[in-house]
Amino acid sequence: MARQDSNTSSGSTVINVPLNQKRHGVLESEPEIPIVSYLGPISSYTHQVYTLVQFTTPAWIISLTDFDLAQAALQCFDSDRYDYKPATTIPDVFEAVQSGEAALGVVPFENSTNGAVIFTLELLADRHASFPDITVCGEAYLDVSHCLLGRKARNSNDSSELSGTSTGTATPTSSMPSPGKPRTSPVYSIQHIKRIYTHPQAFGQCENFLQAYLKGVERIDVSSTSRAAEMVKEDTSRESAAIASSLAATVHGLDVLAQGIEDREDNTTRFFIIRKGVDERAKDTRNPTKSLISFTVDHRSPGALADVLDCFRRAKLNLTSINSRPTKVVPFQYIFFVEFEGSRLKDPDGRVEEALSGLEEHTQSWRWLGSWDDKLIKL
Ligand SMILES: O=C(O)C(=O)C[C@]1(C(=O)O)C=C[C@@H](O)C=C1
Repeated sequence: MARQDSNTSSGSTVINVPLNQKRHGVLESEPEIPIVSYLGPISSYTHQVYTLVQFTTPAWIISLTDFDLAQAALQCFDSDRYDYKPATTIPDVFEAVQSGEAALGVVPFENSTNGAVIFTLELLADRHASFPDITVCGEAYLDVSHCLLGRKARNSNDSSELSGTSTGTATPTSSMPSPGKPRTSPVYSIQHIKRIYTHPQAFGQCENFLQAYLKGVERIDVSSTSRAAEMVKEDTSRESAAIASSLAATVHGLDVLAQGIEDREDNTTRFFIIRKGVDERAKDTRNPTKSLISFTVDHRSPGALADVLDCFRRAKLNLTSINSRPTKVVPFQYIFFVEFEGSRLKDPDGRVEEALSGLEEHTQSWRWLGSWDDKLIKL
């Protein structure tokens, strides 16, 4: 018999959004402002999600490839409705929400080019029950266009300085026999760049450019793209570069050495909005919905995973993503994540409940991680 984690029983636990942040120097009677925690510092992609979304816009499909729009993102900061607080890491966002310090958190979940954000999956796996009350209550899709930010080489003014730079053709190697073609070339010479900082997800989204123009250059993982820009700003040697947004270039006063360096033009990151407990208002939604569960199965039992998936097939619920992370209890055994169309909070024909009740029989343990409005525009 499966064990269902405490916060998920019947899905009806309601914990009100904590409103624990007072406006500066105001009277006790004035309304308190909820905090939104995001992966900072300012100008990370996560920051750009909430500045444009503001948790009120109906269509959370937004594009920040346009420089002016990115600029506008900072200005449309709805400081009357929310206080925004940058966190250093994705675990810090989860901790802020679980502790009640923040009412909402914004975390990256997956990227269309580079796949799942394992840092977020690790936290959703919640092996030590550190985040028992966290649920996903929303999603947002953001077009992500990366730049190479740094300082121009001394005496470098324009692309005429590019002589001697690589031609943009990556050399085939045994590990990469047919390297992809970069979509863009540098605007300025980048021969002086000796190290590149960024978030590991961003490295994975720019492989073709890096292979073609910065092969063999040291890569240093940092907690966010905006932190990378901050570090490059602090380095006076001019030898460091960051992969980050054009907004980060403006915020940190860096040169855009190359832009649009992502492998695919349709590079998109999906973010989750997380909260503590359940948002009662989700029961009134009229929109298409999605839900996420995690579970473990008996790995010695043939077909155990297929049996779980069959619960969704029988209930005629379409699956939208499947991920896994190691259990870290027994090597090569996994915690699975299944995302499907439908809401546990608004389930008029009982299909979600039907599928979830099947989990009792076919899993060792499972947890409902939330239901929210589906924001993907289906083509
Ligand atoms: O580093 C940032 O700016 C983030 O917001 C994180 C993050 C991610 O983890 O996916 C978000 C969007 C991009 O895909 C690259 C990095």
